[in-house]
Amino acid sequence: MKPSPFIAVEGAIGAGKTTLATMLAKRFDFPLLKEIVEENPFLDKFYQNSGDWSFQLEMFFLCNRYKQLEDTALKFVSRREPVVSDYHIYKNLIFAQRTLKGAQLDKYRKIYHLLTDDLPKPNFIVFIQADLATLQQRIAKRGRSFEQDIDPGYLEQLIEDYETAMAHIKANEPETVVITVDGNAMDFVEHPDHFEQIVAEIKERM
Ligand SMILES: Nc1ncnc2c1ncn2[C@@H]1O[C@H](COP(=O)(O)OP(=O)(O)OP(=O)(O)O)[C@@H](O)[C@H]1O
Ligand SMILES: Nc1nc(=O)c2ncn([C@H]3C[C@H](O)[C@@H](CO)O3)c2[nH]1
Repeated sequence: MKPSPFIAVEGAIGAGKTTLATMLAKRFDFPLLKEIVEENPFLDKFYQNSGDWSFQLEMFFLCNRYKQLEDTALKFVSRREPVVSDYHIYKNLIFAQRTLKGAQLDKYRKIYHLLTDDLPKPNFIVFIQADLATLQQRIAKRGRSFEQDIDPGYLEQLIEDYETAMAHIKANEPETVVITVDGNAMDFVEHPDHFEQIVAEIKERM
């Protein structure tokens, strides 16, 4: 029997993960697991001074996602029920490897593996690939005040880090289906046919 779809939508900051995950959950009538951003007490501090706040921020994201995914495992995955999420747990490492260094990164990695190694992992990843200009336009369009001065260098590094991470997943997890969406050309918000192309590709691989 095929496993139930556990679909994670991924991509760099502002790529359109929450938007696409919400549309997919509605279209397939699957429950949606959504990251809560507004209640994060460290995010605006991190964007003002990343050096002082990165460890607290990464640990906060990790603990929240761990708890959310533990609940998801019990409620859906263990009951063979499908679910769509607007993140993959692996994103914690993608960001932490960029924002932490030395002993803090070593400690973080140990805690990450301790908390997440036995969590169920998505069997589908929809990866929205978008370039710097697209990310900047979307971040501006969404208008969260604390994100308006994000260093373009940081976004560029994350774009690269995501490419490396997806290549790593493809090479090491052949059972995970990775569907790459061209987020610059595919406007699934304005063009229903673009959205239908993504839906068709997921259905074909389900
Ligand atoms: N394909 C698209 N075409 C045009 N606008 C889009 C598209 N996808 C998302 N947007 C818009 O871009 C903004 C960012 O989208 P969204 O919040 O879904 O990104 P995200 O990847 O979840 O962001 P974050 O990394 O911060 O969690 C929103 O204003 C959304 O309406
Ligand atoms: N440093 C860091 N680590 C993470 O794990 C992480 N996940 C998301 N984000 C940032 C991107 C958006 O601004 C905002 C909403 O996604 O939060 C993160 N930042």
